[in-house]
This record gives sequence, structure tokens and C-alpha cells, in this order.
Amino acid sequence: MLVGLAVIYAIGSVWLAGATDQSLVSGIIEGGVVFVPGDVLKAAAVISLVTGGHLARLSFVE
Ligand SMILES: O=C(O)CCCC[C@@H]1SC[C@@H]2NC(=O)N[C@@H]21
Repeated sequence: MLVGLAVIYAIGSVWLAGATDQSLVSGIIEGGVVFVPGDVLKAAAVISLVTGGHLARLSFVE
């Protein structure tokens, strides 16, 4: 999950910097860093659900 996010941040930041004619540092900040707090919370929620077995107990998840 963390590796996947890192790949998404890397691709998105480089793309954003190029598409908006910003420096790479600005692209990394606006395309990666600003999303880190929310993504950490989402990852923690998913890890909690999976390790707690809650997803497996839901009837719509086989
Ligand atoms: O098109 C947009 O408005 C921005 C999309 C950004 C998607 C990325 S995926 C990683 C990061 N975490 C999110 O929740 N959104 C951004």
C-alpha cells in the first residue's frame, strides 16, 4: 500500500509539475505532500478493517 502510494505520488507530482509549468518541488508539494495526512488516515482505516476482520464479516464481501 505504501509503495503504491509512493508510485502514485511520484507519477502525479512529475505530471503536475509539467502540466502546470511549476518546479518539481512545487509539484511534489501540491501533488504529493498535501495528500499525505488524508492518505495516512485512509490507510490506517483500511489496515484496521482488514486486520480486525471486519471486512470479512460483511455479507457483501465474500
Ligand atoms: O484530479 C484531481 O482532482 C486530483 C486527483 C488526485 C488523486 C490522488 S491519488 C493519491 C492522493 N490521495 C488522494 O486521495 N488523492 C490523491
